Amino acid sequence: MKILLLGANGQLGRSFVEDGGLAARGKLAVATRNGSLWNGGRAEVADLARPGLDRLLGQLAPDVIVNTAAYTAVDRAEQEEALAARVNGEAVGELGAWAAAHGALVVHYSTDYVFDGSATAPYPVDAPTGPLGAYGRSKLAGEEALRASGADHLILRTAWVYAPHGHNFLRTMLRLGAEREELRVVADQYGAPTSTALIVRASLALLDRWCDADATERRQLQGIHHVVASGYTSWHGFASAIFDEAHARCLIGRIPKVTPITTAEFPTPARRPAWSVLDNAGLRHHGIDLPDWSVGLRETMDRLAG
Ligand SMILES: NC(=O)C1=CN([C@@H]2O[C@H](COP(=O)(O)OP(=O)(O)OC[C@H]3O[C@@H](n4cnc5c(N)ncnc54)[C@H](OP(=O)(O)O)[C@@H]3O)[C@@H](O)[C@H]2O)C=CC1
Ligand SMILES: Cc1cn([C@H]2C[C@H](O)[C@@H](COP(=O)(O)OP(=O)(O)O[C@H]3O[C@@H](C)C(=O)[C@@H](O)[C@H]3O)O2)c(=O)[nH]c1=O
Repeated sequence: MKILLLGANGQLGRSFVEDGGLAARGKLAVATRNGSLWNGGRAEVADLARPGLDRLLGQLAPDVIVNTAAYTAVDRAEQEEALAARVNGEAVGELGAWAAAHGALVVHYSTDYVFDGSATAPYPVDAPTGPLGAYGRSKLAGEEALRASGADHLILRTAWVYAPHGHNFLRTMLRLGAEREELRVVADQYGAPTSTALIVRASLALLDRWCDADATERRQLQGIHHVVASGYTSWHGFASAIFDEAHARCLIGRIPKVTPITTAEFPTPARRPAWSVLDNAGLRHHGIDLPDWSVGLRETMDRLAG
């Protein structure tokens, strides 16, 4: 099996490379926007903002495309919606078109921000979408383009993603906590912080199910899955837990004051959903049980401490 991983320098892409599970399952090619890897290694060049993806796909002829590349700057997307739409929407349609023509599977990631956040119970996979901002609209366009392409696909919606590396809320909190006595963090947006380690494990398990499945089973697997940790908290709850866990491992000398505030007290260019909790129960039917969000946080803190 030939596998192409797109976006290998991102949080999730890097976790896939470090995990080694894709390379263990086939001949792995990794691609980044500029052809270099965070560790100094070389990669294929795949810039999703530009045309020409077909040429690379034709050269590599992957059986599986794992697309972790995305425009993820939620606030900046409000000013750069065309670019976000190109990378997260149109380019995903192009991947799908190539995959449909060549019998390849596309494993693609999407987000809780496709929902408007007005629900009060976890969103099932078929709940009506209604993105509040440009990033969410662009990710929804990617989901729709991939589904319309006719390619075999797994769309894995996740949320509040963090890792020991990369750009994420956990690392932002640790940086700001070292600089300030007090942090003010919104306590009225709820979601499930999800580690890249969890997403990698669940993705590989789904890929294994796909490879072992017959045509009927593949029809049941195909579509949208919610790959998020179980349980939920607010950004304030997540920040408080980050500092507690970091302090318990002596990663920080003191715990800053973490003051709960409302969304209105922390104005941002993009509106974010108040309720971002995704129902992940469907994955249990495929033998995949996702642990509470606090488990992933402790694992990640252990890695940072190690
Ligand atoms: N981060 C989160 O909280 C969440 C993420 N998701 C989704 O999960 C997936 C993985 O996200 P995550 O790893 O966190 O994202 P990151 O922002 O960490 O990584 C995204 C990667 O995509 C690359 N990229 C951006 N633009 C292009 C482009 N034009 N061509 C090629 N590559 C590009 C970036 O490249 P470069 O390194 O050069 O900038 C970066 O390496 C995405 O689909 C995202 O939408 C879903 C829910 C939550
Ligand atoms: C830095 C900071 C943020 N916040 C708030 C702002 C916002 O409501 C919330 C999270 O802020 P961030 O900008 O870090 O996170 P954000 O970029 O909104 O994170 C999102 O990224 C995209 C890619 C996704 O797909 C989503 O699932 C989600 O993870 O925390 C505070 O309240 N205080 C602070 O000091």
